[in-house]
Amino acid sequence: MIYTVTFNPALDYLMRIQSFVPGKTNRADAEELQVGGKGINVSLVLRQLGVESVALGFLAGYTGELLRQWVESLGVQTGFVTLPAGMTRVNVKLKNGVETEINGRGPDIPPAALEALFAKLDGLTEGDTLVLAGSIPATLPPDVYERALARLEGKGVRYVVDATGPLLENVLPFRPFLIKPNHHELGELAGKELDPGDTAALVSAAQALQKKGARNVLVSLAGDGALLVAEDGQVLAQAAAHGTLRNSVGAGDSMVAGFLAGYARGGCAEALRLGTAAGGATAFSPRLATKEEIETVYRQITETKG
Ligand SMILES: Nc1ncnc2c1ncn2[C@@H]1O[C@H](COP(=O)(O)OP(=O)(O)O)[C@@H](O)[C@H]1O
Ligand SMILES: O=P(O)(O)OC[C@H]1O[C@](O)(COP(=O)(O)O)[C@@H](O)[C@@H]1O
Repeated sequence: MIYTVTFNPALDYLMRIQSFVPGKTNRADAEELQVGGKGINVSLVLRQLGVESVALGFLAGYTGELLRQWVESLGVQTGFVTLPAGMTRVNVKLKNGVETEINGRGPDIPPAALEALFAKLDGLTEGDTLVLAGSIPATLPPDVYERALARLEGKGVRYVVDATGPLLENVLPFRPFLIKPNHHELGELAGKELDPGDTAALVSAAQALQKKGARNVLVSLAGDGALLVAEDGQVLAQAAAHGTLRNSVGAGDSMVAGFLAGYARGGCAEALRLGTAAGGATAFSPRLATKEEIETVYRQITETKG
């Protein structure tokens, strides 16, 4: 079974506005509330791809309850820990030609709630996959990802980590099966800006993360596609799918879901192809991609490859 953990879930509030002027009263042309949070998005896209998972993490208040019901209504099993106070955050995604995100801080997580989540993770067994994705609320200890993985050491659980900065770097010694930095995040870890067109520099930065323990490093490059530096040393490049960008929120999470589903059915090359199709399909859709949207983009990629 795949378990996704979102330490700081969110509802995403998308506002489309033609011209945005800071310091003035602005009026949106359209708005929409969507389910969000990185691990939750992975679970939702896995579901579209016919792969079961359980979404775990923390929820609080009315927004948390709405999120739980929404995720379950979309067919994903959940095992969230309910917090005693506060509310699940609402992240604002502003679209006025460019995409601006304001992600909330998230509720306080008391030690007992963290222990309750860890107790759920203790139930994972050999062959299970654990996906840790997204930021952590400010009240959690910064080593919470490492603590989660340390508890599972020796159990034969596969780890996937989609996070940034030290949160990601510090889990590398646990030999995660997959990490998916985008080129900005990879550059942050490499200590220099990386150009999405500079394949040699991207590969060498990804290999440096492998030396620190990562097994497969999937570098996402938004409209420039993706690079996979695989566990066996292969380097695979994949051009992005062609389409009109409508909303790239969740493209990275969709790619992680596509990678996992693709890997199970055909190893690295298939993982990269289905990951790219799922990421692209979400970028071309106003919300997370559906099964049909992913299949359409997947066929386009396969045909291009001949
Ligand atoms: N504008 C786009 N056109 C085509 N594919 C895209 C586009 N944006 C994202 N994707 C696909 O989704 C994947 C993940 O997107 P990216 O923006 O790199 O991730 P993140 O959301 O984590 O920053 C990309 O590697 C690509 O395959
Ligand atoms: O946990 P973080 O890093 O604040 O990110 C949360 C945000 O990431 C998302 O999961 C989207 O992530 P990606 O665009 O990277 O796939 C949103 O749904 C959510 O608002």
